[in-house]
Amino acid sequence: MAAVAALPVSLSGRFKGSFAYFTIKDRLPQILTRVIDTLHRHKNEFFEEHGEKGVEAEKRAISFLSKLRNELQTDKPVTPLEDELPDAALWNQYLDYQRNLSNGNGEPSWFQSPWLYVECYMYRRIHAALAQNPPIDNFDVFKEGKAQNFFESQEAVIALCTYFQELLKNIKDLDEKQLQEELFKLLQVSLWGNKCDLSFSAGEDSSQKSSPLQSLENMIPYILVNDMEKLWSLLVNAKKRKTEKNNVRVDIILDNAGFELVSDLVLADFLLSSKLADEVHFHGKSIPWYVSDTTKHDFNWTIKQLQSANHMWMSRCGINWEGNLKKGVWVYRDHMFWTLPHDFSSMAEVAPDLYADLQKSNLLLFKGDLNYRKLTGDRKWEYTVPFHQALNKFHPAPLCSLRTLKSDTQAGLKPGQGEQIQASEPEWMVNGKYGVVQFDAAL
Ligand SMILES: O=P(O)(O)OC[C@@]1(O)O[C@H](CO)[C@@H](O)[C@@H]1O
Ligand SMILES: [Mn+2]
Repeated sequence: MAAVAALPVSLSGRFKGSFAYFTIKDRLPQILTRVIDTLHRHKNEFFEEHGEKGVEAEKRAISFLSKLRNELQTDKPVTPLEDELPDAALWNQYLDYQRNLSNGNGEPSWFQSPWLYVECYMYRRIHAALAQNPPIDNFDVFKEGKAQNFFESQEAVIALCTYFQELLKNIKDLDEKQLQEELFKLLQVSLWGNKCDLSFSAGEDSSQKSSPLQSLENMIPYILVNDMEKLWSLLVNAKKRKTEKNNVRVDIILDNAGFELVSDLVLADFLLSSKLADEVHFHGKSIPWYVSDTTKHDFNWTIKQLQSANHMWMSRCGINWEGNLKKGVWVYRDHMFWTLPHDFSSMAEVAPDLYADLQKSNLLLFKGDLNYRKLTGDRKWEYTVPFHQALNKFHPAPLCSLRTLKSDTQAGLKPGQGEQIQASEPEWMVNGKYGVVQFDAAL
């Protein structure tokens, strides 16, 4: 058997003082407390809608969540899921897998196990708290926050939609160089749009306030790996090689709702309008996830909001996007795999249908920090390990991560690059100021 290079250790709360440690110790309990508050605040609404049954369900959900918070804060063993949701068996198998990994060093627990695992597990348990308790089983505890983030980004959304509609007016007359410039701009807006997530700020305001197009130039030095040129060549070559039968398909694995989602939709519209792509497939979450991640409801809600906005260019965007969905040139999909604890290196085995679907794409754009963590296994990589290697055999199609750094893992940097930034800015990996547009071609 060929020797397999050992993988570096997983980020984990067992490393005291690490970002994972502080997240588990402070941020996750804070998020749980907010969830409990949200349920409390909706008590009257539950009563009005469902009567006593609604209030009882709310109480059960709250007690389930308080118990969860206590388990977390006292580093209790991770317990098997007891619900009968379709993914429960896979979660419980994964717990067994973690038990085998810990090799007799105690049961998997909140602070001892890999951070990625326990953090995903928390969101899955939050989901269970609601899903198991009809009649409030469809209540998304993060919905309000996502909507608020969208409304607070209103000005930025207007600025972006206006810019984009102006661009569309003469997109046919743009030469290759100009098209490339516009693509690069919209890629950067989508990249920096990833600053606006709500789990990072434990639900505090993190909307886009300033014009998203204004300071792109100044932010170029903060893009630590910038493979935009590679994306351009890939798309231009695909366009040139195109025949009637083989459409160019780009997939966007979405991250946060709010401004980030709008920036992704604008990018997707640009890809079609410039004829760099013929179809865009969006992948969202099938359950509420990491506070601000996009579900099908958020996706449709956002497009509806734009459509009915009292602003000509905003509503023009919304109308066009609904049209794209109706025509089938935009497709929204979700898959259970995106909300499992597995990193993407096990997708081919755990979700072969999803892997096979992604293989049909010309380019996969993975948005955000969590997707980066799952792409690279959430491990302590040496900064200079090639991205291709960190992907650990996940190569369904050419792919690119658009991610602002909000967790302490990063691969594919130049020798000395990480150390140099570290010297002047110790928080560089977790403060969301830096980003990557990091590409890997499939093998
Ligand atoms: O994927 P996103 O939305 O960019 O970020 C998710 C995130 O906020 O969640 C984790 C903190 O709990 C961090 O790793 C990361 O910053
Ligand atoms: Mn997110």
